[in-house]
Parts: sequence; structure tokens; C-alpha cells
Amino acid sequence: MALPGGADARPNCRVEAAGLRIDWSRQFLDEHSRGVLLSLAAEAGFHEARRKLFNGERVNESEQRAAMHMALRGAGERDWQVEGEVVSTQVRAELERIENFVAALRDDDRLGATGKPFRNVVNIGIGGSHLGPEVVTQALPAAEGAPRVHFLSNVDPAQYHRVMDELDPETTLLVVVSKTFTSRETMVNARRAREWLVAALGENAVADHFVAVSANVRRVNEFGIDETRLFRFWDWVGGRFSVWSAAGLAAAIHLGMPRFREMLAGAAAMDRHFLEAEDAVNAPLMLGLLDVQSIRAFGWSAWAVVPYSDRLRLLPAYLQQLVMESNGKGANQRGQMIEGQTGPVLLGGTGTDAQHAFFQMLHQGPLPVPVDFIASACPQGESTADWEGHRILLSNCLAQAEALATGKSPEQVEAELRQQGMDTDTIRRLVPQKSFKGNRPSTLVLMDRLSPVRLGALIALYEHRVFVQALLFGINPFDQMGVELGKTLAGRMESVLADADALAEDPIAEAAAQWIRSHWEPPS
Ligand SMILES: O=P(O)(O)OC[C@H]1O[C@H](O)[C@H](O)[C@@H](O)[C@@H]1O
Repeated sequence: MALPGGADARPNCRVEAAGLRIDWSRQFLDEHSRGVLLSLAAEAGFHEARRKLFNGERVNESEQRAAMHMALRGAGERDWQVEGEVVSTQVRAELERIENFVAALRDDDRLGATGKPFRNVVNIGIGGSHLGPEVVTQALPAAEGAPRVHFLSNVDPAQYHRVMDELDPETTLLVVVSKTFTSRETMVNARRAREWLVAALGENAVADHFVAVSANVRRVNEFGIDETRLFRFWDWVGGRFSVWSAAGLAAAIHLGMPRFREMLAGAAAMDRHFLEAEDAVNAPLMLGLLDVQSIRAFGWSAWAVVPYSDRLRLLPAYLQQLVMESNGKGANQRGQMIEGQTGPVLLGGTGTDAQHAFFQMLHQGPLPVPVDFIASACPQGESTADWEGHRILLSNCLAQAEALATGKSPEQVEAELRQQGMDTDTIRRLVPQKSFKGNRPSTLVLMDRLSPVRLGALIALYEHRVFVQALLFGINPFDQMGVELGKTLAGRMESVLADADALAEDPIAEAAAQWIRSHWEPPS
């Protein structure tokens, strides 16, 4: 099927939802295939599944939990329920606690152990307890006077040094974020940061300098943080859906509470669109269905997300967790193995940098990779140079999408080469190498400017799209069983590396461990 010639030819492939202009005109979709995709959604029970999701039923069956992240951002609008129990009251209460805390930091009412105001905040957490707050912090400028927010996620000590070595314990607040409060990396980093603090300011400083964000109250208490310094979220908030909860505390500190609430409102607006828009113009539904079509009907297993925005440079990594941890699964909810690819492999980078890296493959690689182009009409800054740079950025964004769709025919290439006076043999060899097949699909997501409300809507758009993909594949998108085995083995491997008498079960791992140990020497 050829891509349509012009966007106006397909008015139903473009919607404005929650302030985002979402255009899938350059996808392989005509009236017939749209009908097929929508009937597949109906067969998969889309309306009922969406109802269950928004009603707080146990959609995460393997873990027997709801997935009610919508309640976190819509708490002001109505009383959301989880398994029949109203949760909006506790959500609002926790938001208020966060608000008071952020205000106290801003107004220097909450001080460090030696009476100095906090100038730096370190978010210690990994996965959903890191990517969400960092993606927001990078995307949006800090509120005036807000402390600088840093992120410590990796257990690699090099990262610890990069983040912590420049900080002053007296003016640093440590926020340990972990839903389970068991993630090894987070616990190791939190303990090391605690030692760093205690070495400088003594044991009593812990109470002033540490707060926790978790669903596991007992573990937090065991770590030595009492409930007055614990911000809660709940079992029904998945890690990769948790930025809207207290797990977004670092982002709230960075943005200030009014703008954090605006982000929640943007996501809530996308929730309303997903819940209320007609199927054919329901952006998360249609995009999710198109993803499934790309994977299942066309066999394209990759997907690229390219924000033309330096501020959204972490978005592809954030979406990798959202998409691939949710839907990168080989068994469906009924316990049957799924044949073929499920969730797409997501690659990404920012435009225009990515154009000089992996775009070659997008244009001429043998298999199409559908691309999401994301851009804002206005730049962040207001100077003439900012507007000029931004115009160039946007031109590239629109041009790349067009080039992918239209391509360049062999005839056109041949004519150009002839005009340059090239000989026939060279032309024969060069024409296939220089032509572009075109017909490469893309989706364009535009917003007026990157603001809290638009960012919220953008992230929620992807969340619901992932839900739709999962529904069509029969997958539970809310668990992540596939991360467990490696964690268990890493635990065992720690003793193998620490103790030469402890052997690894696997001979290849054992040989590698021996080699590593034989190369251990103090730094010169
Ligand atoms: O928040 P935590 O419990 O520390 O979990 C942090 C992360 O680690 C887990 O292994 C999962 O892969 C992620 O979904 C989660 O966000």
C-alpha cells in the first residue's frame, strides 16, 4: 500500500488531543485497514478492557493488582476507585504533603542539620524510580530558586563519584525512591550516601537529610527513615507509571508544585481523550493499533522515537522502559506462548543528532522502522537566535518525515547522474545505492511549546498506547517478570566474585569470574 500523497487527503488521521496535534497520515492506513484494526480492537474487548482499567479493577492479573496511575493525576476531578475503594482522598493528601515539603524547601523553612538551606537534591532510585523524575527535570526549566536536582541510579561507583563528589553534605537532601525498597542498586547507593553524610555531619543528620518515597513502609523504617519523612505511593502504581505519584518528588522540587500539578492536569486531559474520543480518532487507540499492524502484519519489529528537542533527550530511554518492559514478553495472559514479536524494539535519540547517526538505516535499511517525530512550535528561549535555530530544527523534522515517505526514485537518481555526465556503468552501480524507496511510515506529534501540561499529555499518550498494544497481543503490560532471573543470579554472582572458594554454577561465568579476580589490583 502506498502512503497517501497529502495529509489533507486523510482528515481522520489527525487529531488534537490534550493540546497535542497527533498526525498519523503517514501511516499505512486506509478506510479498509482502519476498519480491520478497529474490529480487531473490538474483538480483543477494547471497550471492556479500558473500562476495567479506569475502574481500578485488577488488570494486572499476575500480581493481582489494579494499575490506577490515572487516579494520581485526576484526583481533583472525581473520586477514583481501586478495587471498589476510593483512593482519591489519600492521593490528594499525599500531594498536599509533597506540596508542603516543596514549599518548605523553597522557603528555606526546612534546613539541613547545620542550619543551612538545601541547595542540592539527589534522587537515589533506578528504573521507574529514576527515569520519570529525570525525564521531567530535563524537559522543563527549574522554578526560580529551586535546589539543583541530581540523579543517582546506577550501582557503578563511577556514577556515584560523578554525582556525589561535587556535593556538600551540609546542603544536600537525599531522596531515596524505591517502590519495593529492595532494589539492590538503590539500597547500595542509599547506604553509601548515608555513610557519606554521617561521616561529615554525624548520625543525627540522617533525620534532616534523608527522605524516602516508597510503597514499602516496613523496609523504609528498617532503613532508619520514619513515617514523617516517608512519601507514600501504592501497590496499584506500577514503577514505570509512577512519575505522577510521590516518586516524582524530585521533579516536583525542580518544577515547583504548581507546575507539577499542571503536568498532572496534562496527563489527566489525555486520560479523558482516551476514555471519551470516538475510536477512529482516539489517538492512543489508533497509534497502538498501528504499532500492532507494523509488527504483526508487516513484520517490522523496531520503532524509533525522535524528539526534535534537546530537552526531551531522555524521553527515548524513558519510553524504552515503558514500552519494552511492559510488552517485551513471550507469553500471553492465558499462559500461552506467543509466536513472533510482541512489543517493538524501541530506538531513539534527538533530532537533529540522530539524523547523523541511525537515520541512514531508517532511509535505506531493508526493513522500515516506523518513526515518531515529536516537536514543539516554539523554542524555549525567546531570542532571535533561538527562533532561528528552532526554525532550522523544525525544518529538519518535517523534511525527514517527508523524505521517509516520498523517497527518491531510481529514475530521478539516474537523470541526475546523467546530467553530471557519469558513465553508464557507474550509473548502473550507483542508482540503487542512491535511491530511496520511500513509503516509510511516521507519526508526527506537535505541541505549541514544551510545557508541564504538554509533557504530561505526551507521556500519558504513550502509556495508553502501550496498553492498547498489550491488549491486542494478549499481554499483561503491568508486570515485569523478565527482570527477576538476572537479579537473582547477580546476587549469587556477588558471592562468587567476593570469595574465590564460591564457584559459579555456569562454567563460562566461572571462567570470567576467575579472569576478573586475576586482574584485580589496586589502582596505581
Ligand atoms: O522502585 P523499585 O522497587 O526500586 O524498582 C525499580 C525498578 O526495578 C525493577 O526491577 C523493575 O524493572 C522496574 O519496573 C522498577 O521501576
